[in-house]
Amino acid sequence: MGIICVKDLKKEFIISKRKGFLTREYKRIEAVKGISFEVEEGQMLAFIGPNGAGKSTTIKMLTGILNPTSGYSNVLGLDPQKDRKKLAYGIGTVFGQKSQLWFHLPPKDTFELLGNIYGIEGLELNKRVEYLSEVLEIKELLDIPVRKMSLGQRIKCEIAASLLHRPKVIFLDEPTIGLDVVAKKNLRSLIKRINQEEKTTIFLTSHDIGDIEKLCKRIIIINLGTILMDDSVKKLKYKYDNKKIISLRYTDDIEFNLEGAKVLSQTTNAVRIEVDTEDNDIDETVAKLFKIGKVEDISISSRPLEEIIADIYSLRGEGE
Ligand SMILES: Nc1ncnc2c1ncn2[C@@H]1O[C@H](COP(=O)(O)OP(=O)(O)OP(=O)(O)O)[C@@H](O)[C@H]1O
Repeated sequence: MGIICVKDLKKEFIISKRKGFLTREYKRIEAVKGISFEVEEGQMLAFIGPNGAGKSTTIKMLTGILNPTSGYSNVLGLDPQKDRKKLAYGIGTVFGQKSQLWFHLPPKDTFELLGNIYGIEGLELNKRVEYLSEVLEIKELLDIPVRKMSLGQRIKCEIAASLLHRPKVIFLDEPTIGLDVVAKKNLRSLIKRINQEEKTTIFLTSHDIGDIEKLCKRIIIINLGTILMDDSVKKLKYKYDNKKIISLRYTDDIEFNLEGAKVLSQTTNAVRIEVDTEDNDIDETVAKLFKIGKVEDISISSRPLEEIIADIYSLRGEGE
């Protein structure tokens, strides 16, 4: 059995709205419609979907914050609702937009406080803080009040706080939101290092495709409370990336006309086309392109993962 196990998990919300003076109208929202999946220990999983897909609701059920309407879930061999307190010792959470650090205190003080809560004290706590501050590069931040930190610095301290008690699973919700390109890159490699060194299972939600591409081998895509896809990132690209973009520059002006090619942009001697490789053999297409004129430069690229995922989102919960 996996470290996280979910079967037919469902969550409905009933919301009530005042309709008339004395009457109310009730509406049922099926936020999560019976999803199933398993996560193995040490895996880095991207759990993604558009706004309102059901990601937070799922995470809240897995961390024991919300009770499911029906279905089964098990994290670290525990029932998240019945064993919520016990589970807190085995998991960590980082919500990019929320803070678990005391705003006016330096992280060192929060770490001490959390150490007390988790029963890690003295030498053991010092050792742990030392290791995490080395890995997360926050040594020089330990004595600075959180309110004086940049977002990137704060997030690194948040991650350190969530890892203090050596959790087996960490839920990262939008960890790189609002960070600049360099801070994002840096944070991703730190997360990777933690996963490799401590075998921490990483359950990541992010709207940033870079997070997914750089960190995760597996991806679960959810929309309208239903899992649209659960596959490896590699397979996802292979299965859905049947369109190639070819850019060509010819030495002389050309008369461009090629069956099966969708022209994206064109000048007198250059053209950018999209070719569906399901209907057109890529080698044959390239051979035909070389017959049109003398080629000075050619590049063939795949569609970005971002576009592939947007296409899958547009399946709108109708299944694969
Ligand atoms: N407490 C609640 N009461 C009523 N409806 C809710 C509640 N929480 C979530 N929902 C609804 O459930 C659906 C799923 O919401 P959820 O927050 O899980 O989405 P999400 O995938 O996390 O979205 P986002 O990317 O915007 O955070 C939405 O339609 C949302 O409006």
